[in-house]
Amino acid sequence: MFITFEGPEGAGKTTVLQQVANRLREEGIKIVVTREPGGIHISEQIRGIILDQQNTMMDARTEALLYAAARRQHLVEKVIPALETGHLVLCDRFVDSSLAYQGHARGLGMEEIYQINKFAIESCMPDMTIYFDIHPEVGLARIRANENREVNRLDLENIHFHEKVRAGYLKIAAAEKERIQMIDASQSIEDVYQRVLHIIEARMNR
Ligand SMILES: Nc1ncnc2c1ncn2[C@@H]1O[C@H](COP(=O)(O)OP(=O)(O)OP(=O)(O)O)[C@@H](O)[C@H]1O
Ligand SMILES: Cc1cn([C@H]2C[C@H](O)[C@@H](COP(=O)(O)O)O2)c(=O)[nH]c1=O
Repeated sequence: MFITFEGPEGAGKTTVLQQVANRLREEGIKIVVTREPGGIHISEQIRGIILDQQNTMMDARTEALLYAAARRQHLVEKVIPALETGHLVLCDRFVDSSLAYQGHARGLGMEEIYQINKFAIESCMPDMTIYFDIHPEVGLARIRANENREVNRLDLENIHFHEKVRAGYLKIAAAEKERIQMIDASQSIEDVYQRVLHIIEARMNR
């Protein structure tokens, strides 16, 4: 199974993904944990370019294409081989991030972004997506409070951009109720973790 974790900045995806992975590993499940953009050498290099704070001149379409290129390489080099060898793949962000950030918040159009990503992913969509819903000001405050987190180029966008990101996610979640499970990410880490674990275990036992 291919499960993706999505949401605005500071929603808690990375923290909870690690906790869930540790727990499922203890149960003997073969797991690959990965992230976008990144997860493998080429895509981590592309990540460096996209998120470099100094790249202030980056065009929105260039940004969208770089995310799609990183996604393609990560998919063929890591995600698909892991799925073919029976692993559960837990991925921090995937194509919904491009729809919400580049499609909706940057204003490039969700359908347009879906079309370039269709070329990148062919038909490989997640079996399930956990969407961590959070007000952007809460998520951004969490990030600011975390001294260990490197601030990237997207973090520096203004609050209106991040509000549009959330609005984009809510549109996708409303349109894809079967695939996307929405959770209230403003709860405590423990409550969010328990909820996500329950959703994933229920899906695996289906
Ligand atoms: N439910 C929560 N309540 C309070 N703090 C939280 C919660 N979840 C995560 N945090 C804290 O918020 C910060 C961001 O969490 P995390 O890196 O998991 O978010 P993220 O969704 O992966 O963010 P990003 O996509 O911006 O990297 C961390 O310092 C983490 O400890
Ligand atoms: C995959 C993807 C990501 N983004 C944005 C979202 C974040 O601002 C960064 C990634 O940083 P994180 O700490 O790993 O969350 O990139 C995007 O705009 N479009 C995408 O497709």
